[in-house]
Amino acid sequence: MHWNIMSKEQSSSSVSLPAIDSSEPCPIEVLLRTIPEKGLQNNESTFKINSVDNTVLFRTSKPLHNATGSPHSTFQFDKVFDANATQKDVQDFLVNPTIKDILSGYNSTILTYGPSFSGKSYSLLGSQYNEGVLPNICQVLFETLEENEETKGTNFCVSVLAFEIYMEKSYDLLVPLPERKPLKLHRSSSKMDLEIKDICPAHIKSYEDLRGYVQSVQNTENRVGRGGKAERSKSHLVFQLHVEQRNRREDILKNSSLYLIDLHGAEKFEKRTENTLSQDALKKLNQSIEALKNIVQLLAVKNPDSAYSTKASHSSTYRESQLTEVLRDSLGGNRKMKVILTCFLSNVPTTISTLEFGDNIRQIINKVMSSTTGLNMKKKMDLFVQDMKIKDDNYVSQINILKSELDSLKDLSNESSSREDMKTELENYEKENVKLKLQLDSITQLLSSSTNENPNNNIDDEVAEILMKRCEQIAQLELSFDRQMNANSKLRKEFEYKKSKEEALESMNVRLLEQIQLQEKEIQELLTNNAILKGELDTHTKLAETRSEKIKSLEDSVKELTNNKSAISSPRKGSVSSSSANTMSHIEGGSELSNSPRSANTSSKPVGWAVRKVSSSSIATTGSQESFAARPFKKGLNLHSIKVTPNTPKSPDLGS
Ligand SMILES: Nc1ncnc2c1ncn2[C@@H]1O[C@H](COP(=O)(O)OP(=O)(O)OP(=O)(O)O)[C@@H](O)[C@H]1O
Repeated sequence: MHWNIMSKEQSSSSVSLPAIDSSEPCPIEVLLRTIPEKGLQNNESTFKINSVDNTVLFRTSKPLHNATGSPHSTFQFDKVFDANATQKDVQDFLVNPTIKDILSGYNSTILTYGPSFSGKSYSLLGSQYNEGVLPNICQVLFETLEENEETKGTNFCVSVLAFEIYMEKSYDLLVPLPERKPLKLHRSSSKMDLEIKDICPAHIKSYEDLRGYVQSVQNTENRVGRGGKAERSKSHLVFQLHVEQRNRREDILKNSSLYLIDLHGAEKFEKRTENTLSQDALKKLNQSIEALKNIVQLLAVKNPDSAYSTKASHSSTYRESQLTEVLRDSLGGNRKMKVILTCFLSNVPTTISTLEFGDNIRQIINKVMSSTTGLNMKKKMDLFVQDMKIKDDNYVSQINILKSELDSLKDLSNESSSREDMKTELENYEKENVKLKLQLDSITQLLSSSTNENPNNNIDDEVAEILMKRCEQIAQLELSFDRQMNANSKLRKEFEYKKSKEEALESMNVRLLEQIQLQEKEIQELLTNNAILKGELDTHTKLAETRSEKIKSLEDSVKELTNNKSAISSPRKGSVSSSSANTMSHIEGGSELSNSPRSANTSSKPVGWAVRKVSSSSIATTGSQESFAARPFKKGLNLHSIKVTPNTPKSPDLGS
């Protein structure tokens, strides 16, 4: 299975909009957080944190020279938190703006950077009692999406994937540790989308689901590159949320994704501290942070446009490590990017290096674009059917799970029938036991009586032996009986529990089947509606065709009449063209008709109608002395009839 990191679904369900560059410049934002330290002394090299104007002042007797050689002592960031800052302070700065971006269809990234043990994971993932940015974002995002579904009718679809980059290999964190195999990362040159082969995205149905996945990435034991508490982490964690929002009322589809990336420590892995690792392993471990620093250095230019335009030329640098491949569109691409820098102020070299990285990355300006597109009718329908299919698949998989549970329960009940056999066997043993006990009692009585009768009488050795054996048998039988009884009661309990579970599962199965039937009905209704709509569309198309034919014939007759008109108007003044003379004589005839005895039969009608094709320019009434001047022709006018006014005197001209 392929998972397209950017927007796999976007391409299949959106209506492509005209290709206009609506991207906007968006500088990378940097937040600095310092870890609380006991007994931090002010000495000649001290950092002064100013949380009001968000600066860090580095005071030193010797001027500081950064990589470019210029003295640098004040660092400005978008937000600077001192060691007293709480998790909530950090979340207030990051969570809501990030959620707003996701809901508006922007892709975003939150990245941690700093030396080992400086609080990167604490800030992003949190600790047992102090929730970090990642779980907080997940919770607020889900709540907001659910609220928008209720109030605005925006349906949503969330999926999650999580992987770890360890020694230049990526591993899916959502599959069990023993089954994990390295993933293949691939970024096609034509598209910016990152494809990860064989990764397993989880489709989230509820916040509970999402919380389960968050907990699995918080669990350090679930990581290949994460050692014990005192050991520095050796892998980068990448958690991705993909959110699709569809609003059928507003015809809007938005696709956005959020990366939450927790890097391992930024300082170099060295043989001195990591003596169990080979040189090759150390090289691989250092590769990603070095590549990250290189690309940031290349893109960090003061000119806002040049970072983006030169991006293409840095392609090979992005390919230097899997981390920079993942971060390709976060560094100079279409992603809003926020960086959490963490440091210990007591460690001057690592703090300076972290501050310089923050200063560089803050100069990169990304070009971001919201992925909002429209939905047409067909796409809406497709999405609906797609939704239904997903639901259907879920139901089918649930049914399969239930079926397999049912099968295992059936097996168990078959097993229990063999236990029934054992039970009867036990009962037989019990009976035999009772018999033996009775025998024993009688023998003991016999013994005691014989002893009483003659104390000097020695018991026959054979009888004694038999008795001893019987006693042993009885003791063994009693022991095995007790054991079997215990096992039996345990099995009975287990059987009852399984039986009740089976009943619950069966009733759940029935409910699920009912739900599926309902969904199927809905799909059926939708399909019939669709067919009706199609039928209506065909009728309308036919009607339109007939109308256009009619228009064409009208236009033809209009053309004919225009020709007639030009034939009328071309003769010299006073003369009448043959067609107009015909017309007039015809009309005259009409008027005569109205005066004739036959017309007297119809004289109840005040007006006589002579039906014929004629243009308005050739209309003449018998009452007029002269023919009317030609009026301009109006397209679409119904001129199939001429009104003839009865009892009007004949025009002498027309008569001649
Ligand atoms: N601001 C803070 N307040 C209280 N404790 C903190 C703070 N930041 C970090 N810690 C604690 O410091 C320890 C190290 O922090 P954390 O594991 O987050 O470091 P890290 O930078 O992620 O290390 P690594 O690079 O090895 O992953 C943890 O026990 C954590 O709970």
